[in-house]
Amino acid sequence: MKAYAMNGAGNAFIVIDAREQGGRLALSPARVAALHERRPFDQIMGLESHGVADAHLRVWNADGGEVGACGNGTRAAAWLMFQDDNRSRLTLAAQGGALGARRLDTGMVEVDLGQPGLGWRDIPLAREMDTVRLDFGIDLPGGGRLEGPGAVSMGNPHAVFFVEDVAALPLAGIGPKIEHDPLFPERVNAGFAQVIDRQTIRLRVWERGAGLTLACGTGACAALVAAHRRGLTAREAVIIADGGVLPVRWDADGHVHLSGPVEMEGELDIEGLV
Ligand SMILES: N[C@@H](CCC[C@H](N)C(=O)O)C(=O)O
Repeated sequence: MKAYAMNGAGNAFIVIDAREQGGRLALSPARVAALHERRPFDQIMGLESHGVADAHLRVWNADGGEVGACGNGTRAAAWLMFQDDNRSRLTLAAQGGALGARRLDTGMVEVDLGQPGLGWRDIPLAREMDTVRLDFGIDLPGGGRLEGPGAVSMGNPHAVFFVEDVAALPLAGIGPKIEHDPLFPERVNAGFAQVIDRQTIRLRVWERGAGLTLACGTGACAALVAAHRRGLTAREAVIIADGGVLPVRWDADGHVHLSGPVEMEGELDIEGLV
């Protein structure tokens, strides 16, 4: 079994390629913690070989929880698969369904993350609410309040607040409170989006199970979808994260496409840990 340290716009991953072993990876929270001690990461991406797709894709957060989706990790895993495959398209089976990946001429990989879930049960929320603008807010430590985030499921739950100045927010203070609010029974990824113009969003995300990360792919998609639903942006924009720039497109057929940089940092020795 091979493992690699990779990142997608600074979003840090261990990608475990277990395709040759067959079967399913058994990663208990204790094993995830041991891997994190060996090499810190935001998510582990597991590539397995079973079923009909080119690979089966699984995602674990740094806190050990297995979750439904990871946009940047999907790009990183697909990038790895493209290294020994001449094709320009692959299909990955993830918890939420099949995801298409396409190798671009620029060397980047674009993934099709499917259609966003926009109903309150899709997020999920604890009670019925308009997901364009949730009836929910959070007090800021120094005074003031953030209110009315948009909610989007990209195979995982996101609440996106639109703010004036994303750099000024105390995310380590408010992120965990939003993540664990009872309105979100499966917890939530909290995004803070500053719309620069109709094609540009500056975004920071407090990720469920990983905390503040340098970039979040599904968060970038959720921010674009939430912004477009409010008439703030076009259907296509670049999302500027702390670790890099992520182009996102919400096509007329409802599918959301994410691309951006991927970096291979090197192979990892995980002997005895998995
Ligand atoms: N880094 C991610 C999202 C990873 C999962 C998320 N923290 C969750 O719990 O849903 C991305 O690039 O999408």
